[in-house]
Amino acid sequence: MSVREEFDAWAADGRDKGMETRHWHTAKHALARMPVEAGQTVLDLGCGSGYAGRAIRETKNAGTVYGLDGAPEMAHNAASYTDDSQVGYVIGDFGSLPFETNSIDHVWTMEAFYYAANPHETLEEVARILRPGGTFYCAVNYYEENVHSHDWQDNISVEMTRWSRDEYREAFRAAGLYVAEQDTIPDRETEIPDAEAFPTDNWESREAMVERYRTFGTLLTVGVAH
Ligand SMILES: C[S@@+](CC[C@H](N)C(=O)[O-])C[C@H]1O[C@@H](n2cnc3c(N)ncnc32)[C@H](O)[C@@H]1O
Repeated sequence: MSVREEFDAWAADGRDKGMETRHWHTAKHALARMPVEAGQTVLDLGCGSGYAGRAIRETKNAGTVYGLDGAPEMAHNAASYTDDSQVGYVIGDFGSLPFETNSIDHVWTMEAFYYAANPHETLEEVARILRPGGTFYCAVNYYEENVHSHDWQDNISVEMTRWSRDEYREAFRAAGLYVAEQDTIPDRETEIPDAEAFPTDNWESREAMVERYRTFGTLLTVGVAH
């Protein structure tokens, strides 16, 4: 199944909003760190419901915010959640970003980058469109050290790339981005039941669930264009 087919189906049954709710737990902390200045242009790659771009526009007074998504239904839903003329949604693929070289101040992506058919090519595209000094904030829950994410590929038809922390840094550098920061952001909001509730449908033990959310959380890698 293509990105379009897979994620159009997600958008049609409301999973864009479900993801927004879950991802916001850690995304908001990463978004708050982005050095976006008033008037700057920001791109959200794989925007889903588009919540991140709208938050950047509202909290940092960004000039123009674009959300790009390969699933037209996602972009359509995202557009329906705002009437801000400075926020626009674009249908496109991570392999070829429809933006001019040196035209974007900051790029954000949450739980989307690893769906790229060729993540190295996507990083080169990000490095191309960013202005020198521009940043790439790349947040993922699916990564090698997060052993609790390893079986996610079984439930989705789009091929996913599972890199380690080191592999993210190496790939950023190979694409011409400095690595300014790498960190894991714990999810302190997902509710974890008391021990007697385990095993649950999704978790063998309370320890595993605590590790997934409170210890591993979201891997954030920050690149800077030069
Ligand atoms: C798991 S969702 C995350 C959405 C949103 N960033 C969030 O935090 O809720 C991944 C999104 O990336 C988009 N996507 C996946 N692969 C893509 C590709 N190759 N090109 C463009 N968009 C893609 C999907 O359509 C989907 O909306």
